[in-house]
Amino acid sequence: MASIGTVQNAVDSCIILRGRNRHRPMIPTLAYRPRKSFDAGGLTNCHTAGFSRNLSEDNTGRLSLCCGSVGWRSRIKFVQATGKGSEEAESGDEQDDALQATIEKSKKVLAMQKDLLKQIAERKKLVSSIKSSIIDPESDELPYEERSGSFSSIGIATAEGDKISEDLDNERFSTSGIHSDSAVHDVNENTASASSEYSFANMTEPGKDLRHNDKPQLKATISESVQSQEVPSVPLRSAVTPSPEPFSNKDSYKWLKKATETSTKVDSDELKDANVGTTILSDAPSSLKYDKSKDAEESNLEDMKVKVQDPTGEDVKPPPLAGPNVMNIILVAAECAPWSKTGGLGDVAGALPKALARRGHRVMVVAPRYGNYAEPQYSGVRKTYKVDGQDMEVTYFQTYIDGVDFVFMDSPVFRHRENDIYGGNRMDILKRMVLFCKAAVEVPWHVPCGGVCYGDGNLVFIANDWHTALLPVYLKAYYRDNGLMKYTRSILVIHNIAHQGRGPVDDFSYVDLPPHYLDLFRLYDPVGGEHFNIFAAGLKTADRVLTVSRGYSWELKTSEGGWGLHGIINENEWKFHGIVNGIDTNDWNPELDIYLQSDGYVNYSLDTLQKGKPQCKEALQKELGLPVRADVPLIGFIGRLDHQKGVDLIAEAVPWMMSQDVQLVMLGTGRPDLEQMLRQFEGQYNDRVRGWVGFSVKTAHRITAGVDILLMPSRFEPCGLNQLYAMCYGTIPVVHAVGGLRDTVQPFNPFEETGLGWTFARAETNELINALGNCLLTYRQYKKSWEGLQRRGMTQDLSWDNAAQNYEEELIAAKYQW
Ligand SMILES: Nc1ncnc2c1ncn2[C@@H]1O[C@H](COP(=O)(O)OP(=O)(O)O[C@H]2O[C@H](CO)[C@@H](O)[C@H](O)[C@H]2O)[C@@H](O)[C@H]1O
Repeated sequence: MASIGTVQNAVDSCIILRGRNRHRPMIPTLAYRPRKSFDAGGLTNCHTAGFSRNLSEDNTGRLSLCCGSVGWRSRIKFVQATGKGSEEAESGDEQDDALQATIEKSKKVLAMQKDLLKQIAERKKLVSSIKSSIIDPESDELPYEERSGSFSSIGIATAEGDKISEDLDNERFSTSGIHSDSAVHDVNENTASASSEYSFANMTEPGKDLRHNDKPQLKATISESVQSQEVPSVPLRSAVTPSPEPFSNKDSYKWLKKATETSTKVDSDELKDANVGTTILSDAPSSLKYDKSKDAEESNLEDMKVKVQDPTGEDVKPPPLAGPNVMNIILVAAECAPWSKTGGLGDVAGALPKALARRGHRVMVVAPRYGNYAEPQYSGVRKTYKVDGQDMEVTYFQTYIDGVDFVFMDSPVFRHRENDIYGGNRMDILKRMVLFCKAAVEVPWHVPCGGVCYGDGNLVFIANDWHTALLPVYLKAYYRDNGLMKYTRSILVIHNIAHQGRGPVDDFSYVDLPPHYLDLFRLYDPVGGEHFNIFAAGLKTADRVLTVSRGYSWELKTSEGGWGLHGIINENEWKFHGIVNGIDTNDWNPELDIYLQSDGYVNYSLDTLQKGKPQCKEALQKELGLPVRADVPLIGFIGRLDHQKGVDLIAEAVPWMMSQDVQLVMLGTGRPDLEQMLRQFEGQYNDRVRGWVGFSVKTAHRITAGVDILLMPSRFEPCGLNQLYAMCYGTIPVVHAVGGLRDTVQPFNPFEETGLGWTFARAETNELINALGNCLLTYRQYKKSWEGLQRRGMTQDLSWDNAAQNYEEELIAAKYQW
């Protein structure tokens, strides 16, 4: 549908003009003006986020994403080409009308397109279920679902798969569809000089596989880009064939290849002639052949065939959900599940990137390599960085899973730290993080993923917590201040402000920065006095700052919640927002949970909740050696044993709990005194309490499934993931209404039968007891209400997909911010 790209540009341009006529005198000013000034002028809602939101409410979600889609250069060009400042402002109203009509028209087209995508999604589900129902059990082929994953993974795989097949066919890569159109447009419009360097056709000869890519050529491309500082707008992985070589782990590559092959057929056939069902099935392996004698199914297919007809009558390839705003994203974190995890940060680093990739972005995660991980393979890249005057070598390992490039940085300072990620003395940790951040900021230049480095085109880093807060600072000091990586942006996410990377001011000498950077780090507060604060420097330097819930974003601005950084956060409020975390709905899903497939545990869904969950409860009681009783309320706690999590409040409530005929299981590690306390409770109330001191992902999953109630009396909780996991498993949370807990657990209202759990206003033992008392009463006496709570919890959409869309808005805002 070649017209979409054009219409989209018109829409975009039109929106810009309208925005300008109403709010700003000149577009170039819009593009270059710092975000802060907009906000100070009260115009935040008119631009970036404002446009997006307004349009979204207008049922033009896709349109809203397109608003910022055309590079700022083309915006400027548009203005230059279509009018000269004030003249155009005079005829603005007339143009408004004409352009408004164009918007309306394009909205319709986009709505049709959206509808089409929905139909295709339904179609894929149907085909998938038919195939799985007729799969040959003898075949060693993977089941269809296993190969293609969820619909979203089909989407991702398909984009890659198309290119694999094209490459194998020795055909010249030709972009098609909306995404490609806009990508090409971006190249032409925005990167005239760089376009030849970044278009696939020029990077490889026709038919030449990128896995044999000529390294000098690539190097030249990169260095030219550094010199020219042009923005290559085409996301490279989406424009090139991924090389299988990084996947020398045969299984994952085999899986990916199977997925891409299968889904390639699905997608291309669907979109070529809408003759979906027949084509897919005739191309499918014989084990997947559809039995045409099944009349009902056939008529279904016929139905669907009609439905997926392209409303515009043109060939359409679904665009990425991100539209033309597809970016190169590198999330950098000190931990990443499942390889390394001490808490929620690991979960986020493992899951958010996949959701961003599902939206069509090219996404990489960079994390230290603490152990000998199975999947990532040595990339052959070695680099040396100076830390505290010493040369330190790093090498990189990588793998590609679920659309994401996972890059692990290996160095003796990280090795064998998997059980002690943040261990060692202050200087050890500081040096590790200096090395990590210095090297991570250069990963897009040095580590080819799928054969091609990310480079700095449309690049944004997402740093997380103080451990990687040096990254935005290095990006600025080493590169942007020197005219390099000018268009690269950084976002810093606050998962927990309590840890800031504090030290004496002298620590500045270790971070290897120009002297004038000291002011960014220097902080005075009544508790720490004058000190060196890494989080402070990151917050000031990052282009955007996010935190993991709205409630916490509010708390961070207060002296109680900001832990000394509230002043800086308030000063930077214009670039600061809260986005509630999602959860990985593959890992944390009672229907799929791999830890519920043995030892008496079972997978269950909403439909089988009343049978499956009691079975898991029984299995948990057996596994822990507690009396097996279906009627006794089983209460759980999972988390770090520290002041934040309010474990001491539970401890104070234990005597009362023991008078209530309940069972209690607590899993955690942390402060030795609290670990000791867990052991002590188990000894004291051996028939009712289990205190599991240790870190066990399997046990965490089983507790989440087996208990009836989950306690989270956290003193502060930026988001909290356990309450989200609990709700997905039909487990009712009892939480202190703070931060993300308040955002995500609406209190139960017995009169209206609404809400998701019990909350209490102050982190005090009597409040916890009161809330838990009401919860127990409902559990025992109001079964219907209890089931309602479970049902509402389980039917929420807590996936990362919503959050990823919000992240995307921030990435785009950062991209256009100076
Ligand atoms: N002993 C143990 N064994 C096995 N698994 C264990 C465990 N102890 C904890 N976990 C797991 O670690 C994760 C903890 O997640 P949280 O969001 O509660 O924690 P955390 O405070 O670390 O994270 C910070 O970052 C996250 C992510 O942004 C925010 O949600 C949160 O509020 C903020 O404090 C969960 O997956 C939990 O199951």
